[in-house]
Amino acid sequence: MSRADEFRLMKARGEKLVVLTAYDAPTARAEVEAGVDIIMVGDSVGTNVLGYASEREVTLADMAHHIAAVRRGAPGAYIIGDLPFATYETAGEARESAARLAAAGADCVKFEGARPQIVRALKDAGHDVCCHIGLESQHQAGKRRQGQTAAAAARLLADALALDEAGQDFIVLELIPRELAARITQALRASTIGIGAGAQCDGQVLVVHDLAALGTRDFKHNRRYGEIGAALRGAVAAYARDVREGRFPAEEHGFSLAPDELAAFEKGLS
Ligand SMILES: Nc1nc(=O)c2c([nH]1)NC[C@@H]1CN(c3ccc(C(=O)N[C@@H](CCC(=O)O)C(=O)O)cc3)CN21
Ligand SMILES: CC(C)C(=O)C(=O)O
Ligand SMILES: [Mg+2]
Repeated sequence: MSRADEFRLMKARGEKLVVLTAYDAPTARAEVEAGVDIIMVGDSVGTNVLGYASEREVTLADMAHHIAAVRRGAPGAYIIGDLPFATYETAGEARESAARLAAAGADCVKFEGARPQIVRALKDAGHDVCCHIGLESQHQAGKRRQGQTAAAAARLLADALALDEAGQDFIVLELIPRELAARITQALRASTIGIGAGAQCDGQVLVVHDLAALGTRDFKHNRRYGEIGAALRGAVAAYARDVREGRFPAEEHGFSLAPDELAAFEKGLS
């Protein structure tokens, strides 16, 4: 049974999929140790780690670099990697881009938008595929709620069904009404992974910087489970104080020259 089959079985049993982003080896290791089912290396690495103004600046090289780091930190994890903006414009380009992410260590590739023909091309090339509809950061400048009218909701349901028909393994539902996400989850063979899409999805995903409060802002869809940003600032401030006041380093952080070597050394200098 493939890993994707195992996750499909979890959907059938009603077992939730716990998905979380990671961009580096130690974070990936901690997530595996804490029992995360799937690690997502999102193009959100751009705004959350690399200091870019937008997800659109993220390159395939960036993604490969961070996927490889996560793979080194979590050798056995199931990793979903984002295809960056404008790297899946044609079936051929999508296959080439996916091959790069798979070579870096991704088990599954994700892309944004209702493009069933891209799903087919990637499935034919042997990739597990995760789609992503609703709020698409790569394609929508304004970050706002999606599927808020009956017509928009019907459109997103139709998109999800077409992607399912094409063979997707997972689909991220971002910032859509809970009733629509529930309906899509019921209708699909693929597992739905929600973010700001209610509790009825097959799984949930968050950005690790958000749940640990290491980022710069709060989101309505997030819950803060830790205060890592505050802890980091506190630790750095204490270090700075200790260095300035001569309290760090202490004896135990260094070592001495042996007495005879010290004597010879000082004699040699005189
Ligand atoms: N740190 C981080 N967290 C994320 O959840 C995330 C990223 N980055 N980058 C990629 C996408 C973009 N996402 C976003 C970005 C902005 C909002 C946002 O502005 N939300 C509003 C509420 C919008 C509404 O309800 O209409 C908010 O106030 O939180 C939501 C999801 C989710 N993803
Ligand atoms: C928010 C998730 C789904 C994502 O696409 C990312 O982290 O880039
Ligand atoms: Mg993304």
